[in-house]
Amino acid sequence: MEKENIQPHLLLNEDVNSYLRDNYLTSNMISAEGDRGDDRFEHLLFRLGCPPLFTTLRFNTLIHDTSTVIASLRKEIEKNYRLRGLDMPDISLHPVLHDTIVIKNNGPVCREKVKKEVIVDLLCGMAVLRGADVFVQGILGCPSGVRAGDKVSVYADVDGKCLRGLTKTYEGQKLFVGNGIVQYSREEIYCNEQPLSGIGVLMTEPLYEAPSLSGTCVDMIFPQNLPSIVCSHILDPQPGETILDMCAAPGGKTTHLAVLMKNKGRLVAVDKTVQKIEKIQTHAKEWDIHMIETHPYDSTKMVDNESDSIGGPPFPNETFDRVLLDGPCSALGQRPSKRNKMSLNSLKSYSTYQRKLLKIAVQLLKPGGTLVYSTCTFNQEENEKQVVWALKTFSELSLEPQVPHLGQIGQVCEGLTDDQRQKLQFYDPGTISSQLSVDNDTIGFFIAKFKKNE
Ligand SMILES: C[S@@+](CC[C@H](N)C(=O)[O-])C[C@H]1O[C@@H](n2cnc3c(N)ncnc32)[C@H](O)[C@@H]1O
Repeated sequence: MEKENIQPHLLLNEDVNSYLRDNYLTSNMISAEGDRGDDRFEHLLFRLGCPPLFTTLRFNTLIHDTSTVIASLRKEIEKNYRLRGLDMPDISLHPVLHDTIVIKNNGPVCREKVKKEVIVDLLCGMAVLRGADVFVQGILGCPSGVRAGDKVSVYADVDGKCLRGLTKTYEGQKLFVGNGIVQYSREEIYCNEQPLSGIGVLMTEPLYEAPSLSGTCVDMIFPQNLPSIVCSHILDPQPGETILDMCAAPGGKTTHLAVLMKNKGRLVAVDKTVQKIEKIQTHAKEWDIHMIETHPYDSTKMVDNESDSIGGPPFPNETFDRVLLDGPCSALGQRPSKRNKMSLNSLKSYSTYQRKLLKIAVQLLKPGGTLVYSTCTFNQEENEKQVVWALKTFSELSLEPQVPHLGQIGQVCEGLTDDQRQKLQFYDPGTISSQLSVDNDTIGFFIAKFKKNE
């Protein structure tokens, strides 16, 4: 295989691959031979390696109306696409989500590679596939003699072995992500006394044409994957209620909850560290949201019946009307994703941790309250199997139907009835559809909505 032309499939450790493959075939009720199960799993890995063909942006409905947002966005995207010589994409309001703008992307576009190559780290390469330009700090390898204005082919370093400053052709596995124009000479990139910042390669011929929105209209829009937007709507927080977001950073869902609450009520956002909390605060400030009460705290230790419900954590039982648990997960649904080095032990460790958090969530919920549990993975241990466990462990919980329900129903799982599966929402990154749409070409995501019966 030509190294620079490797397929976009997600690469996993071998034992993780076979573990997930077996689970995926079981939950899709397909056998490796009869129903071409291996092809289905390969297709899933292929889709995970490619970016979704739609960009979704949530906007601040408290301050801006749809037409103003679309007009401002169109102007910015026009400017950006003209600079890069690309044709304007379709920009529209999502037909169901009144706070979501959809941009139709284009790709993969056939590009002729050039001789001069720039190597970027994998994270940067994945961002380029979703529309970003290359920031100068992300440049690892760059041939000698490169000057500002040169056209280069950009590759993501899949092996993670490229050293910063490499001049030779990189011999490790690399993935082509498009062509662009270098903004600085090699000397300026590596030898400047003051480290440079800003765009290092303007992606004029990206493999996937998508808007580069970093720093654009930050007071108005927030780029967010569609299932994450749906997730906050499912919690359906009401103005005046007391809401807990247990694992809130960087705060994409928290700010959405605040908007849905019309900035009225009590919204408590918790995450582990001060640095993480600062990210929520920055985003809230950009959107002029003042109601979010942030706390750096370990949510697994958040119940204490001796404390009062007015101050910060810990809180007594039955403090909150609604709780969102969008906690740590294996994140295997993220797209695009090219290399995941997670070990099998670490993959298996998530469900125990999630159960600890689920237990706290149930305790903190008032009778009659609503709990939404979500993950961005397709791993059943963290999804449907957690629902089966929760229903068995907490007799006071029952599943609630979800509105809107734009994804698929829950996967087949021992212990779940068909009726219960209908109430779950699963965004399957391996979906096979004759027509990819903004609702099915998404990251992998799972949502369960519970009610705590009185
Ligand atoms: C999937 S991310 C949350 C994303 C967030 N809900 C959003 O929409 O922007 C999971 C978060 O859980 C946090 N986390 C993990 N363990 C935690 C704990 N014990 N207490 C509080 N937060 C925790 C992580 O720091 C991470 O920020």
